[in-house]
Amino acid sequence: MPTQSTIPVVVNGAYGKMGREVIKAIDQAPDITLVGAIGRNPELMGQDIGEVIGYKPLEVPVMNDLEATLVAAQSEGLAVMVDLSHPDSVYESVRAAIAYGVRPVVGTTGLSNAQIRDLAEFADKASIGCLIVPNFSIGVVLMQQAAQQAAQYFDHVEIIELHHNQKADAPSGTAVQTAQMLAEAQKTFNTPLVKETETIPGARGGTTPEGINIHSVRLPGLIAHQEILFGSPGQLYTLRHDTSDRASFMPGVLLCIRRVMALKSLIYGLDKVL
Ligand SMILES: NC(=O)C1=CN([C@@H]2O[C@H](COP(=O)(O)OP(=O)(O)OC[C@H]3O[C@@H](n4cnc5c(N)ncnc54)[C@H](OP(=O)(O)O)[C@@H]3O)[C@@H](O)[C@H]2O)C=CC1
Ligand SMILES: O=C(O)C1=N[C@H](C(=O)O)C[C@H](O)C1
Repeated sequence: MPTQSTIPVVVNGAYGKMGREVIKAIDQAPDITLVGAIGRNPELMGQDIGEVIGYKPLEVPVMNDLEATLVAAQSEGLAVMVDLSHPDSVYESVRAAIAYGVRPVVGTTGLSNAQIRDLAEFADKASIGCLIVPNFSIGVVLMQQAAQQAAQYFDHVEIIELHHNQKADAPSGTAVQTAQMLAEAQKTFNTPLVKETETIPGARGGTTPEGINIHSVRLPGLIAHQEILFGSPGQLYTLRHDTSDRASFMPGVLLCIRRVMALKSLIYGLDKVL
């Protein structure tokens, strides 16, 4: 049982690659207590999540009933749901959390802009804090800030994101967010010099509404990587971030759990709560 002074947290996607790291990080945080772990595998239901992830007994069973778990979490005090699940389910899970008064910290990517707008409206009406964070690592925030500075001086930019080949969505949430941040420069990027023909469709990547090309690479051996390439006559300026271990995301996840407690609306991006 958590004490009054700790933040009760439910993890949705508990034994995924990210979920399992978050559970260990929560266990090591003195002010945060794991109270619920959601997964879908029927064979794991009722088993101790700590043992399922090969860590140590945590006396929190794996459940597949999100709503019942949210209700139980709220009975422990003002609670948080960390979502690290799947693009197909994240919108419904976050809506459910807000409806039950549980504050979502959403790491799952793949939400559309319309879905994010809808969740912002819903959180606002309910006066419930919600954080949507496409990337929890500080290095990515710094790279994006450097890119925003470069965007003032360069008119040509393309993004290459590279991930492991178990990733469900493309382009990555980080790449989408980076393009949105570049668009804040309010200029036209990548005006073509010639009429381009793609002999293989998609060869130039996907293009955002702001005209920024995003290229997605999926290979075993990768974790999460991004390059932002700025070009102008006679020079190339490249920003690159590499994730070599999911440990890089954990300080950001814990920070967001603490920050979301004080919010009454939806905020998008780690940079807004640092
Ligand atoms: N914001 C950030 O910094 C980061 C974000 N991510 C994002 O987090 C998400 C999870 O990534 P990762 O841990 O690598 O993925 P995994 O596939 O390893 O884990 C996802 C988990 O979610 C569960 N899940 C899958 N589909 C559904 C569904 N339809 N409904 C409910 N639960 C489901 C799975 O449970 P089961 O096994 O029971 O099916 C699985 O355990 C992705 O969207 C990824 O892009 C990843 C890294 C960093
Ligand atoms: O799926 C992943 O692994 C990651 N997903 C996030 C994204 O889509 O940007 C964050 C990070 O790149 C790892």
